[in-house]
Amino acid sequence: MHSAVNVSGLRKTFGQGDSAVAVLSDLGFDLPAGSSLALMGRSGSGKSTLLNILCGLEQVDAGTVTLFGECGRTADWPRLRRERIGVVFQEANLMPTLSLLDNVRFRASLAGQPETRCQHWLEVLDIGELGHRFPDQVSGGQRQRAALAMVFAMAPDLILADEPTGSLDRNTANEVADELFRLQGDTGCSLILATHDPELAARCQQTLDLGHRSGG
Ligand SMILES: Nc1ncnc2c1ncn2[C@@H]1O[C@H](COP(=O)(O)OP(=O)(O)OP(=O)(O)O)[C@@H](O)[C@H]1O
Repeated sequence: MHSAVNVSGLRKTFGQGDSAVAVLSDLGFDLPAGSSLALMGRSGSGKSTLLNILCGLEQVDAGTVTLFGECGRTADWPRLRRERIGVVFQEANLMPTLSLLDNVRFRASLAGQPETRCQHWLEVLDIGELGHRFPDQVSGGQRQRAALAMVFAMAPDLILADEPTGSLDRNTANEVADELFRLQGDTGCSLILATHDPELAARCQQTLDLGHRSGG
């Protein structure tokens, strides 16, 4: 099976001299296309930093990052972020001035995907009747479902999720996680998920504990 993500010898330090913080050192892993990886580790171990590197928002000091066979040094990161990499954060990153349906349409159109399927994604995520509402008119769980609808409407090859259920109560978090893993399986995209929650991590096929690594 080919790789969605391959990372080798990755090193990342913030700051210089006495104030330098070595966050990631000699990090390597391979994520086969269609599979899932949980990033774990204590606060400050570099989970968000690694996700930022994997969507081209942070430079590395050494090592290689390869996404879908494209070398990170020469990759067209804006195009990858627009069309192939979907990102989900702890708080749903919806535009407050657009309805839920228009948020999904906007994300789909950026990725060149048909807007006609957007209502379908809201329905799949069980918020089909809320498309006309604005983000501040729905619950946190419903906003996070809308964030998932946005990501799946772009038909991504890779989803990067940073504590995607971290702001939700346990029941709602479980429901949103169920949707995320169900749709990831159905669509065959790859998933890298940063979490402090061992139950959520256990649902991924691989786990990488950054907190148990030297330099991490
Ligand atoms: N732009 C930056 N400049 C300097 N230091 C940074 C920067 N971004 C992150 N750091 C530091 O790098 C380390 C890793 O941060 P990161 O946010 O990746 O951790 P994390 O594992 O995601 O933490 P959490 O679980 O709390 O979200 C921390 O010590 C943080 O203070």
